Order: sequence, then C-alpha cells, then structure tokens
Amino acid sequence: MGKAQKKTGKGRLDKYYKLAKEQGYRARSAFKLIQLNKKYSFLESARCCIDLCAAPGGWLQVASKYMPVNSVIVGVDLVPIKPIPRVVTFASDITTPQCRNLIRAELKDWKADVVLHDGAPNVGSAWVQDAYGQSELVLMSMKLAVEFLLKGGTFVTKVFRSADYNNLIWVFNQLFGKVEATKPPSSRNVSAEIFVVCRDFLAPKHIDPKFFDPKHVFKDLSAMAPGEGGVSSKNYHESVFQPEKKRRKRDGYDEGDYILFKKAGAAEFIRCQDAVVFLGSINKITFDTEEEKEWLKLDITTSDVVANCEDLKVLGKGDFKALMRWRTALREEIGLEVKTKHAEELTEVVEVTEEVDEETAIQNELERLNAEAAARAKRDRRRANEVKTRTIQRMQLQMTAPLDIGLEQSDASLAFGQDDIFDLDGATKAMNSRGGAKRLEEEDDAEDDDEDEGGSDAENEDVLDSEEERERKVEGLQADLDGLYDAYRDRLRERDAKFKVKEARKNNKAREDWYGIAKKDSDDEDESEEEGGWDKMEETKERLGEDSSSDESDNDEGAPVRAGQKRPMDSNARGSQQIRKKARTSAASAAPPSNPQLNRAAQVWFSQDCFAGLDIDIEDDEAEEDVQMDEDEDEDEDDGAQDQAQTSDDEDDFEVVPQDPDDSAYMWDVENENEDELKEAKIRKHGLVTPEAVTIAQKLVNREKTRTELINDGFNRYSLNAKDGLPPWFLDDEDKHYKPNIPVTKEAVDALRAKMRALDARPIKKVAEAKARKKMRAAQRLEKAMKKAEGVNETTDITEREKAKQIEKLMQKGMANKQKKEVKLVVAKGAHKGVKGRPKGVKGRYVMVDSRMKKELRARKRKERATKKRKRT
Ligand SMILES: C[S@@+](CC[C@H](N)C(=O)[O-])C[C@H]1O[C@@H](n2cnc3c(N)ncnc32)[C@H](O)[C@@H]1O
Repeated sequence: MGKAQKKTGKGRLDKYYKLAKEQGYRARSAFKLIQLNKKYSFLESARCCIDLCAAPGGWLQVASKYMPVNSVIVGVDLVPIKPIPRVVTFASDITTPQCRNLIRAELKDWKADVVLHDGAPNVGSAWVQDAYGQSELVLMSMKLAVEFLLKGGTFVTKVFRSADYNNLIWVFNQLFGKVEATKPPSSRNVSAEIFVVCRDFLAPKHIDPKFFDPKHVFKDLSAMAPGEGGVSSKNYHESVFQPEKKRRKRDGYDEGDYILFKKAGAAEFIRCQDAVVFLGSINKITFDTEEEKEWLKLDITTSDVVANCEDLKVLGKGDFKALMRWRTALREEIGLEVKTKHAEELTEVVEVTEEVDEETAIQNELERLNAEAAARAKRDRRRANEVKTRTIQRMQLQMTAPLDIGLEQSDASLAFGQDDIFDLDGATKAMNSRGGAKRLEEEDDAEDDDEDEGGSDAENEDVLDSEEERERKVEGLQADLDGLYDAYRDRLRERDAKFKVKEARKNNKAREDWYGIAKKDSDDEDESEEEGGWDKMEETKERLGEDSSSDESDNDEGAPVRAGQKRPMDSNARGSQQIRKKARTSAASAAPPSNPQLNRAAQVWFSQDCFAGLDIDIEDDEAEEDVQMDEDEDEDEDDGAQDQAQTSDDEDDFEVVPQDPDDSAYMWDVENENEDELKEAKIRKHGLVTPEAVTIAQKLVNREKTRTELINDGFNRYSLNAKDGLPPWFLDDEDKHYKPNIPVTKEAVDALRAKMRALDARPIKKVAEAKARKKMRAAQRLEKAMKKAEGVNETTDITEREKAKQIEKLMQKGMANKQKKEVKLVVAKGAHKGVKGRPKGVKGRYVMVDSRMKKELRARKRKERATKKRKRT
C-alpha cells in the first residue's frame, strides 16, 4: 500500500512540477493559469484581480507577473499565504460573509476585472461528495464574483466533470455573455477538473438568489425537464446518447408523475432549454397546434423526422442526432437561434449550448489537445532538422568535428546555432569587436523571417542586387567565419589539453615544411644536406669566391627575412661567427663572381649541372637598382675613398640582396653555410639520425639518385607555399593535410632502429663501474701474486724446480676469478622442521630459513631503529 502511494507521489512530479520549481512558482497549477491566460488574455488588461482559494499562491504569482504594474491583486484562502510582492492576502473561508466583508474593505468601491477560483474542498472524502463540495464551492465563488466583478469582467473557475456540471454551466450562461470550458495542457488527463472561463459579465440589475443556492441549482434544473419529475438529468442523457443500453428504472416513479407514456408538443421540444433531457423523458412528439402543423410543411421537416417523433423510445443514436439537427434548423428558421458558429470554434471550445453535452465537450477538448500536441511535435521536428542542416553546413566548412552532430541541443542554444559547435557566447564576444555577431544575428533573424513569411526571398534578391553590396556581404561573412573560428579555437584551447600541447609545439617549432634536402630546418637533426646539397653549395660558393659571413652583413643591414625561409641562427652558428669574420677578409679579396648582376641565390641556382653550357643573362633590375643605391650611399659617406668604395660595391653585389617583404615566393637561401660544416662534423660523429637522411644516403650510394636530382627535389611545391592573406582556419587546415610525401624507405627505418637498439644495448653507468671494479681487483690480485712470486724467486734454500712450481701456483691463484661460494637456503618446514644442526642431505654452506623469519627480521630492525631514535632524543 505504502509502496503504491509512493509510486503515485513520484509520478506526480511531472514536467510542470519541475518547470514550476525551475521558474520559482509555488505550485505547478501556476501553469494552468498561464495557459488559460495565453488562450483568453484576460490578465494583461486587468487592473484588479481577486483570487479565491489562492494558497499557496501560484496563481497569485502569475497574476502579479502578467498584470500591469500598480494593479490590485487580492488573494484569499482558508490557509494563510506567504507574502507575494504587490499582492494582498488574507485567510478566510470564501463561503462566509466575513470573507466578503474583508474583500469589500480591501477594494473599497473598486470593482474587479478578473475573479479567479481554483478552489478544491480540503476533504479527502468519497468522489461523489468531493465533486458536490466542489460544485458548491464554485457557486460560492460565483456569488462573490458577481458581487465584485465589473461589467464585462471575467470569471475563471475550476469545475469537476460530474452530474452537476451542466447545471453549473447553465447558471454561468445566465450571467455571462461567453462561457467556455477548456482543459489546459498542464491539467492532468486523469483529473476530472475542467476550467470554465466566463467572459463578458452581463452585470444584471437583479440576480435571482436561487442561482447561488446549491440545493436549487443542482436539483431544480433537472426538474425543469418536461417530465417535471425528480429524475436526474443524467438518466435522460444516457437514454439519448446510449439508447442501445437497456437500464432499469430503479428510482421508481418520479414524484407526482405516475404516467409511463408521455407526449409533448413539438413546440415544447423546439423551445425547451435542455433538448437532450426532453428527448430522454418523452415517448412521443406531437404536432397538434397550428404552428406545429406549419412546421410539418417545411422542407427541413422530412418524413424521417416525423417518423422519429412517433416513438422516441425505439430510436437509435443516429435518429436522435437527426432530431437534434432538425431542432437547430427550425430554431434558426423561427429566429430563436442565430446561425451556427464556425466548425473550428466548435472543436476548439466547449461551448455549452443545449445541443452540446458534456461528453461531446470532453471529446472536443481531447481532440483539440491532441491536435495541439501534434503541432508542437511537428514544430520541434522542424527545428531539429534546421539545426542539423546548419551543423552539416558548418562541418563542411571544417568548423566543427563530426562528433558534434547528433548531440542533444537545448532549445536555448537554438537561438544561435549550437552550443557544441562553437561556444557562441564566446564567439559573439569575439565578433562583437568587429560587429560580426550583430550581423549574424540580423541574418539569423532574416532567416527566421523568411521561414515565417516564406515570401521575402525576392526582397533579399533586391538587397543583393548591387555588386558592392554582395561583396560587402561576402566580406562580412568572411569576418563572421573568422570570428567563429577564433571562438572555436579558444574553446578548444580551454577544453582540450591535447590541442594546447599542439599549439605550444607549433609556436616553438616552425611549420614542418619540406624543402627537400637542399634546405632544411636547422633544428632538425637530419643532416642530409651534407649528403647532397651541402657539397654542391660549398663547391658553388668556392667557385663564386664568396663566404658565408656575407649573410651576417645582410642581417646587420636589416635585409628583410621571410618566415620559413631562413634558418634560425642557433648557438653553434653564433659560435662560428668568429670563423666567418676571419674568412670574410679573404673572401673580399677572392675572385669576383662570374655574373655580378645575378644575386647570390640565383648564382647558386644557375651554377647547377643542368644549366652548364647555357649562356644565362638574366636581368635583375631590382638588384641593379639596389646596387646603384648602395653606390650612392657609399659615395655620400666617403667621397674620397674611391678604391674602398669600389671594394664595398663589389661586396654589395653579393651581400645586399634587397628583398621585397611582400614577395610571396621563397628564395634559395645559402646563408649560414658554416652551420653546414658543423652539421657535417656532427654527422661524422653521430651518423645519420633521421630516416629521411638514411633513405637519401642509401639512394645516393645505390646510384638511384644523383646529387643534382636531390638539389632539384628541394625546389618543390611545398617550398613555394605562399601563405599571405590566407585565413587562419585555412592555414591550420593546410597544416594538417598539405604535407609533402617525405621519401622514407622501410630499409632506412629498419637500419635506424637497429642502430638505436645497439645504442640501447650499451651498458649503463653502474654496470660499467662494476666491471671496472672487477678489473681493478684482478689487477691488484695479480700484482700481489707477482710480489709473492718475486719473494719466492729470491729465496735460496729451495731448488729451481720447486721455485717454478710455487710461482706457477701463486700466479694461477692471482689470475683466478674468485667465485662466491654458493649458500644454500633450507626452509625449515616439513622434514626440516625443528631440526637442529645440519639437515639431512644438505652439503656445503647453508642457511636455515622459516616463514616467520622475514617478518621477524623486519620487526627486529624496526625495533632497533626505534630504540636508536629514542636514545638520540
Ligand atoms: C488547488 S489549491 C489552489 C492552488 C492555487 N490556485 C495556486 O495556484 O497556488 C485549492 C485551495 O483551495 C482552498 N480552499 C478550499 N476550500 C476553501 C474555502 N472554503 N475557502 C477558502 N479556500 C478554500 C484550499 O485551502 C486550497 O489551498
């Protein structure tokens, strides 16, 4: 029992319960009022509201939220309500005059625009009693409502679907212009509650007090049926809506009504309030009066209708429906009723008229709820699809990983795409600086508008008409993309440790561009230049009579250096500056270059074998100009030193190669040649250490490649990779995928591995020390033996033969490697347990051990340490 109760309790903690908790409402019922107000909008325009049965105050919170500031809100309940800002509350029973007086005192002569009632009797009695109590409470609340409501005001009340439902609705209809019953989605389906919204209060001058008398309302209304008996209207309803069902009349005869066969005129049927009750209580409809006979002549009065009127007790559901339709048509014909409302309205709203009964109302309500749910589901599906499409687009732009797709997206994130793709808060911040976020928002809005209106495409076309506009838009998009990409990277950096490491590595190390063997990053241990390009360059430079130190002057003079083009000067290179300086003087006096008009890189390039024999005459206007400029400068500086200037000019021909920093093409760089020497020395010492170098070396040895080919390989598409003006996301992407296929063979890798294994196999320091100790001890023993042998040799009292024997023995002993005597461990268990002295069958040195020994030994040592410590302190 307890278990079942618990389960029910948990089941009640539904979506609205959680929402109420989240949004700070005191009760989940708050959403009922929110949904009712959404449909009928009565709170926004209200200046005064009374909430009857308001504890704990959920509805009051909603009223205070949705009603205009400075409006008057009064809440009453049996139990006190915790204070709510802008709301006056008091504890009182709404069925008492005291409550009425309190409200009157509070409102003075004000009238309320809205009276709310969500009361439920505080008793857990039987369902029938509860329902009746509820109906009574509704009547009481209605009594207060009509007293305080303004003409045209709204009364919202909760009603249970019970036998009294129709009676209540009838009363409401007498006092309000529009009465609609509805069940908001937040009201549980299992609950019998339904909310009746009575609008347009008629404020009649005189209201019959019987309307507020439960005894009268819930009994007398049924008595208004043509039968005039005390039979409940429910029975009549059942006999009309389920005529097939046979039921006994257990109630006996109605009071004062002892006739079984009842007749009534058609006029009575047409004019009565509750046609269903009429049909259920009458056996035959007659056409006796003149007016009724006239109706028989009308087209709408078909022979079927007349036949049906003959005996109502034999009719089926369809026949009753036909009679109801005829009645409605006739009422319209004679002006009792205006034309029927739109079908849509009828399904939307449970309009309580005579022909729509409780069951139909519920049916309509359910249909409406189902339709709403279906529409909501469709909308959600569409949104999800949109998000998916956007994600795919972004993925195609390489802005997100495929992993991000399929992750649940919260509605909140829909506003700006997806949280998982980019941290859009971050992105917005990043883009705000350049106004990108606003633009993107505008575009998103525009997109939404497009969806909503579905016809603004043409307008957009107009906007994009001019070419300028289009370009601006493209630029804007580009900026937005960059912003988003930056934000994405920031986010990755925050989240992904791996990414951080990568970034750091990237910053420390230049891009791993492949310049072939002719040009390598100096950080790289690969010394393959020496195997191919180094010799070639060296040769060329010798031929040109140039030295590497000229580069320094380049640097000193501030010649622009292109990223990725020059090798950074490491400490070794700096160390070699001195050597270079020395070499410079000799280089200056060395033979002049073969073609002074070409810059140094060009000379190195054209000095290759493949250009041999060709008469190259390339004009380098730029170089010429610069040389000219330098000449002028030198002249200004030192007019008298002609010879010196000439020498300097000659040097400048090689050393000053002005480079346009914007020039995207990489040049052949031959600076830091001495670095190559150092590398060569390193290679001689350590050998080749990268698989590329080993591969190239193997190819050279096997004559698969020539040195010229290797140099030519250095000029590849990766070495002329202009990156100016490219967006960072593109460069990052290129960095990932645009990589040279570095020539590495399996054999080269194997060879390097074998080398590494051999290195690994080398003894470590401690082993080497142990070996050295061993060697030293052997030498000491030998020395000792030699000394002893000398002593033996010097003795005179033994023969030479004996001497030789003794010396041989001594030497053998000295040379012999002393073997440690093996100690046998004998475990004191089984046959050896408790044995004192040498155990049986054990020869040589031995130690007796037992299972406790290790622990005892440790304990002893521990104790010793402890006593030592104590003594010290
Ligand atoms: C379902 S609750 C109302 C919840 C409220 N609408 C809200 O949103 O917080 C029903 C309330 O009716 C109150 N009630 C029942 N009979 C009452 C009476 N005779 N007078 C005043 N309040 C009554 C109960 O005390 C209970 O707090």
